[in-house]
Amino acid sequence: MTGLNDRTAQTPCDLKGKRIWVAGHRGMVGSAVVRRLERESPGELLTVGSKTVDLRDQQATRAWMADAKPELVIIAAAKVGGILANDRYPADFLYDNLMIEANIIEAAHRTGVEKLILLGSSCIYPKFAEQPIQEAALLTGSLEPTNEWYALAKIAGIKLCQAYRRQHGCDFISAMPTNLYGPYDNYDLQSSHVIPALLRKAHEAKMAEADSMEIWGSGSVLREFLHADDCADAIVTLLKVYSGDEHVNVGTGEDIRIDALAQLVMDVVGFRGSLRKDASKPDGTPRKLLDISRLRSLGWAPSIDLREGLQDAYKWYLANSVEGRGPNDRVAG
Ligand SMILES: NC(=O)C1=CN([C@@H]2O[C@H](COP(=O)(O)OP(=O)(O)OC[C@H]3O[C@@H](n4cnc5c(N)ncnc54)[C@H](OP(=O)(O)O)[C@@H]3O)[C@@H](O)[C@H]2O)C=CC1
Ligand SMILES: C[C@H]1O[C@H](OP(=O)(O)OP(=O)(O)OC[C@H]2O[C@@H](n3cnc4c(=O)[nH]c(N)nc43)[C@H](O)[C@@H]2O)[C@@H](O)[C@@H](O)C1=O
Repeated sequence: MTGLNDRTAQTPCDLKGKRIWVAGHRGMVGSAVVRRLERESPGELLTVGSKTVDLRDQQATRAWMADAKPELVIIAAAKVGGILANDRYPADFLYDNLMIEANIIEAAHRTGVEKLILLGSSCIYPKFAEQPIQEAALLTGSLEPTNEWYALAKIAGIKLCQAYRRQHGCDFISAMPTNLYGPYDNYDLQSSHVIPALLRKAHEAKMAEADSMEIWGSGSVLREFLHADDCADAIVTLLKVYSGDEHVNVGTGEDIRIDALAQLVMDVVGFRGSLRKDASKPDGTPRKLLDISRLRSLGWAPSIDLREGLQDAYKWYLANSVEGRGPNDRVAG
């Protein structure tokens, strides 16, 4: 059993033959984890849609887990959105995420789940954390106001995993991914993150032979981006080799200015226009580059570079968008 203070404890966990539940399997990260797990020849990959089990419903979640009896759980189910959605729907981002994680973690304890991994997010670190951000920076400063609601829910989830490890000896761990992108991302322009938004806007500007496309904010803030397939690989690595009470950062260790990202997206899409900036939209935190040395010490490294990843995401968008509208447009809130 890993001690509470053993922060880099490594307890090997063999995924072969196991009953593994990917909560949120239809989402960008969940679908990437399903694709990655298929290489591990699990016993059974368990999935259930939100229309069948609303994970905010404690009884429905408990009943499903008691019946399904997963041995391993990846929590990739959450209320997720970009900076504007987080700012506009604080109650949804705080309540939904608190309920989903609390219901799954408690039910996992009740049903004797062997190992569980929760996903935090780099945006839950303090707004002005020292860069690159180390895991120990969590809770050392004030949060970014645009997503403090989501951040508080995610911090509570990480603390829940630590509490169940401390009180019940549960092997529940947490990963802290940076900004992610890839297939099955959300392309709704009001609720999405920056990469799907820019891919869609550049594509639509190209189709319309427009002179320019718009980005939000100043474009001078920096963000780190990891492809969902790399994130899924890191999640599987942590499930296999890590059993510590502290979360582990998951990123690339490199970041880019948003205006430079926009130029890269325009190049990938083949849109030759100029950039307009909507200064009325929020920039959010100035920078949130993760220190991934702990994850690297566990033998993991990112493999998909940003240009290659953007080409992959754009290819998926083209194959899945209808009449120029983004696929799986989700109305926020
Ligand atoms: N996207 C990013 O940049 C980052 C994401 N993360 C984390 O990764 C995880 C997955 O994010 P991502 O894949 O981008 O999100 P998506 O929105 O793509 O997927 C979220 C999934 O959660 C499911 N879900 C949401 N609410 C409920 C509910 N009430 N009951 C059951 N299922 C529900 C959705 O189901 P349905 O499809 O039926 O709606 C969907 O499958 C989250 O924990 C997020 O915090 C961390 C860092 C960055
Ligand atoms: C992923 C993580 O981090 C999220 O925060 P964020 O990184 O600030 O999210 P974002 O991707 O929406 O914006 C990144 C930057 O990009 C700029 N920006 C330009 N033009 C568009 C644009 O068209 N859309 C969006 N969304 N942003 C744009 C935007 O103004 C901002 O400066 C949390 O909400 C939370 O979801 C979380 O978990």
